[in-house]
Amino acid sequence: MLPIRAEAVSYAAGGAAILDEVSLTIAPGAPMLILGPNGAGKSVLLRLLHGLLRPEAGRITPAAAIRGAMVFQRPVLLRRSVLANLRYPMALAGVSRAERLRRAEVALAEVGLSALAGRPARRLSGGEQQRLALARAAALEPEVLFLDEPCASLDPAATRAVEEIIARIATRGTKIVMTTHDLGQARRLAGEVVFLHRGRVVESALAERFFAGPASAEGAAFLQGELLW
Ligand SMILES: Nc1ncnc2c1ncn2[C@@H]1O[C@H](COP(=O)(O)OP(=O)(O)OP(=O)(O)O)[C@@H](O)[C@H]1O
Repeated sequence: MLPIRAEAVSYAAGGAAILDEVSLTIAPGAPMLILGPNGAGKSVLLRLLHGLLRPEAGRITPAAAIRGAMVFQRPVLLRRSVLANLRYPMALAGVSRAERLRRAEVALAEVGLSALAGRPARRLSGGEQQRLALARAAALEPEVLFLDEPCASLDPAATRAVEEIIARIATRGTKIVMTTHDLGQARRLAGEVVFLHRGRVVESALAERFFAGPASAEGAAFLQGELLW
């Protein structure tokens, strides 16, 4: 699946341009953080890269229907047990029964939910639900995992727990591509940064370089908290 290449990808909705000739390459390595002010087009870009939306112009390769796995800001869980939520997508993906059991057990332990395996998933707390959503995606052992503001509705402790899980998934070789509004979180997790502003990629850089001093005026203003949209 990797590298995934977006070449001059444009997208519009309701007559308004949302993404304008966006090009980027997702290659194996440390997490890619897509940053930018509200409305920059981050979520739309993530959905295009995953395959939930089709570009109106330009192309994304490989041309699979769906690329990798995705976790949303609010997890979409089945009205079933924690364990059933974990196993179901693996069954759809054709993972054998024995392997499903093994991976589910490992995944639950990794996100600290082993004791809650039999609970109805929708009764978990917000933080637990997001940990379950991550475990469910990771159990598919995707080459690339897209995360759209996975900590947006979590408190600081739950956020840290989710960050640790993301970092662990990344060290196992899954490429993380994620959006966040939390610059502290971006600094902690990012290997590379794609900075989006009004539907365009303004900068694409190693995280260290971007945070030490963005090359663009927009990037600098964004880090100062002075770029509102
Ligand atoms: N289906 C749609 N129809 C019309 N406009 C849309 C649609 N989806 C997104 N937009 C618009 O496209 C722009 C980019 O939206 P997107 O959600 O990708 O931004 P974002 O960078 O993720 O923003 P935020 O940081 O606020 O989540 C916004 O102006 C939004 O209103």
